[in-house]
Amino acid sequence: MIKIAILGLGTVGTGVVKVVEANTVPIQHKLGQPLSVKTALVRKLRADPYQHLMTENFREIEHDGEIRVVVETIGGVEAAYEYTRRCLMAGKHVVTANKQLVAEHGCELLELARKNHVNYLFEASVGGGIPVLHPLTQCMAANRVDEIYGILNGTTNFILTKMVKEGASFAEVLKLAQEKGYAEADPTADVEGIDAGRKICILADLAFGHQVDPAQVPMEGITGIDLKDVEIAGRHGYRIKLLGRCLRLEGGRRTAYVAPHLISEENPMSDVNDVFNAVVVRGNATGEVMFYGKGAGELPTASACVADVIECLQEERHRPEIGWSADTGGFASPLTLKNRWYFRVGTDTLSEALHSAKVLEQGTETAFITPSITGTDAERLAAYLPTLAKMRVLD
Ligand SMILES: NC(=O)C1=CN([C@@H]2O[C@H](COP(=O)(O)OP(=O)(O)OC[C@H]3O[C@@H](n4cnc5c(N)ncnc54)[C@H](OP(=O)(O)O)[C@@H]3O)[C@@H](O)[C@H]2O)C=CC1
Ligand SMILES: N[C@@H](CC=O)C(=O)O
Repeated sequence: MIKIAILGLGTVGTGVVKVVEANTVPIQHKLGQPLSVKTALVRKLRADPYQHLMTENFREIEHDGEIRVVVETIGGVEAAYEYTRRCLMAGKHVVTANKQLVAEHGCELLELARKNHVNYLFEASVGGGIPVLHPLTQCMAANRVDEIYGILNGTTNFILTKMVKEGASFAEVLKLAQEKGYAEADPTADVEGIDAGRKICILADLAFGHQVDPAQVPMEGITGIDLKDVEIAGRHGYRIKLLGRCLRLEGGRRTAYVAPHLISEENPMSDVNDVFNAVVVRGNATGEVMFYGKGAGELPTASACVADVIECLQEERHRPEIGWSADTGGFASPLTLKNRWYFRVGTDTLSEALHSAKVLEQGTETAFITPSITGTDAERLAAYLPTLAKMRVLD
């Protein structure tokens, strides 16, 4: 019998216990022996179906020689960071869904894992139940990855879908997302694009081999989206989605950002709805490869955690393809990127200078799409016009 422990018995932690219990047979088949959760660290003991697993004492797990893998599902940095370090130093593999910790300290924790001959794996930290980090680092290992973009936050995609398709209010759908266990403990991270930002950092770290610090990355969420723009976009064959995007630039530089985009209805990304996420990885040999599935929720996320547990136990070795340099140099502003831009401005006429723009609708306000221009030029234009809305078009 192989024993594991869980740190933090909330949505994902509980999901891990459920997946281990429900899938005993296939898991045993893969490991050659049964797997069970021995202990779960909680802040305070409580009445719960899994009360028999609970402890308030981290040292019980740290010093338990029987526990070979620890699943960290506390979230945030402080306690999660300290406990992860201590587990790795105690020679235990650590698996996590905690994108904040991986985005901010992943490089250092991977190095600590390497020194202690154990693994630090975090498939669940990006895209919930979608396998994307393993395919990126293993199945696409023969490529130079040039770009990754995707819908990386289940909560905001769920909110946008319900608001647009069912006319529901923002507050009401956010509450529903929280009840379903999709949202972060502080949902500001979801709605302001910070959670998607942490995920695009992890993808960029792995794809480009350099630390992309979340503090470097401009992040814009969904709170500034006006339903008027959703309607205009819809009438002209576009949908509005929150995307995270990172690109390899010339001269070894890289960039990343999170922002709402207009996406053509012909692009399958435009049809990714509810809690689903989709990630496109563009490799120089594969071209675009798309990964799709549930980006949040108890069981999908737990599935990715348990798969990492199985991998740690099967391999019992460090995975050298997962890691990146701590050097954050070479990050360029995404304002250098060229895109078409959607604008809605509070005027009924456009100056001659904008003759090449494609006017979508014109009344007391004008909605138009520019030719491909840099983000800097889009900002200049926005300052010059009475701008009510502006966002990139995904080309
Ligand atoms: N929910 C989802 O769909 C997904 C979540 N994730 C990530 O997984 C992680 C966990 O998320 P989720 O399960 O939703 O969050 P929850 O808030 O549901 O669970 C976190 C749990 O950790 C407990 N906890 C907090 N601090 C400590 C501590 N010091 N010691 C012991 N337990 C502690 C909390 O207890 P208390 O209630 O007492 O605060 C809570 O039960 C986060 O990093 C999140 O970003 C990743 C992918 C999807
Ligand atoms: N809050 C996150 C949870 C999964 O990462 C989301 O909604 O995507």
